[in-house]
Amino acid sequence: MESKLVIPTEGQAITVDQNNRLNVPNNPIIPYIEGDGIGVDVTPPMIKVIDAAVAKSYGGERKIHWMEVYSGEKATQVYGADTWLPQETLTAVKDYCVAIKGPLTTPVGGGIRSLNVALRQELDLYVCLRPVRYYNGTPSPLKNPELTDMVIFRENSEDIYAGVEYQAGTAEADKVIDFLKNEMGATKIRFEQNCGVGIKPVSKEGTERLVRAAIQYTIDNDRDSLTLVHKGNIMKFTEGAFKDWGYELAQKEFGAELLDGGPWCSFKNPKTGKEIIVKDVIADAFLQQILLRPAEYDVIATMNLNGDYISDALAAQVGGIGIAPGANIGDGVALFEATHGTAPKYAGLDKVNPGSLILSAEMMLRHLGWVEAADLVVKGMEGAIANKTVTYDFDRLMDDATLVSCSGFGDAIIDNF
Ligand SMILES: NC(=O)C1=CN([C@@H]2O[C@H](COP(=O)(O)OP(=O)(O)OC[C@H]3O[C@@H](n4cnc5c(N)ncnc54)[C@H](OP(=O)(O)O)[C@@H]3O)[C@@H](O)[C@H]2O)C=CC1
Ligand SMILES: O=C(O)CCC(=O)C(=O)O
Ligand SMILES: [Mg+2]
Repeated sequence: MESKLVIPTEGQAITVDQNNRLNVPNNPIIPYIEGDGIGVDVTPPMIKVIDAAVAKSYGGERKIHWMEVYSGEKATQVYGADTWLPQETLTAVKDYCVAIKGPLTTPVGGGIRSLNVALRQELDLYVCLRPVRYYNGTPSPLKNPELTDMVIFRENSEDIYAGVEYQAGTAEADKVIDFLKNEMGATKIRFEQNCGVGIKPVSKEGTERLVRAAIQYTIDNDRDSLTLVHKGNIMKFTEGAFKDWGYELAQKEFGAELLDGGPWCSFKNPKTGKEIIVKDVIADAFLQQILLRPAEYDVIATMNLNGDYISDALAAQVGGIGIAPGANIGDGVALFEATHGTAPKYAGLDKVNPGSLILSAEMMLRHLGWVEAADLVVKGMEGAIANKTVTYDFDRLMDDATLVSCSGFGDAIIDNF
């Protein structure tokens, strides 16, 4: 198939060395997917804010060369019906090592459950990293929202997201149920005649690479604790195993020692000497404790579905998914993305909060090592919120705010650099 990509002539590709360390030129080419629904609203202000932050920080010495790549509805327009995720998009993200995307709708039919999940799985982006912090002045349902300061490491490649699922009433579902009953001795499947079945693979290798990345982050960023969040009391061999493998890895690879006979353990941060606690909590208890005692949690490692629920819940505590950033990270490849979806009712209205994608791009700048530009984006965001110049989602919860559009909020961030 003929390529639909226009490669910027003045830019250069980011590369990685054999240890997956980035080599970032001053003029990197960064592929971006605009996204469906409100993607058309949030992506242009993201690019404008990031370009302005880079220009102001480096005075023309550094510049991002953006390259549009396609997925979702726009891909079907560019490549033809039914092409939701072209191979050259996957290849570009892999080849250029760092990319960013807007939200994508799950296509109806077409055999793909979720384009977002497909991108993560095809590129083996096994860490979904979602930091959650409070910006002063943001409306929140909590009395002390500033106590919520957590970083979620969500396993991004397995769990029920593997898509091994059979529809009720089909020959496949009946066959799996037959197998479970007759060969595996399962006796507790109720109403087996019309019963869908899903499989939840959770592996030692998948758990270890996620927990390893989370502990390394805890060390590198001088954080206090790592909490494994799971429902292992019920799903003993999947979520329970995640917890056990996580603790084992902390001991085996980071020298953690049991506290009071375990299972909690701790080790000294090799960079700062500070003690890092490794602990666990059952997911339902965690969801009430993040409201009641958020200060007790810091870096979180959890499985795919728990991580999805937890990231929206925590985002709500500090202002909502309108400003909740994220990144999908693998070995040598990173795809930054907003936490929210396509919010179709707001598409094209220049209304929603672009903060989530802008802060995802801020994470991207930090990933490139362009910390001065990243710091400027944070400063601009803090200033815009402190001045109460906000989009509808904050405006409806604030007194005396100045309501601005999606693009207007991007401009307000730049005004506050
Ligand atoms: N990573 C991705 O690309 C994701 C894609 N999706 C997909 O998006 C589609 C819609 O999903 P849905 O469940 O409605 O979730 P959405 O996140 O799209 O929207 C839910 C609600 O969240 C609020 N919201 C979302 N984005 C913003 C924003 N930028 N600024 C302010 N408020 C915002 C709005 O709340 P209010 O109505 O109160 O104003 C909106 O109605 C589905 O196809 C889903 O699969 C979903 C999640 C992630
Ligand atoms: O792909 C989807 O539709 C959902 C993804 C999602 O909810 C998330 O990434 O948090
Ligand atoms: Mg989600």
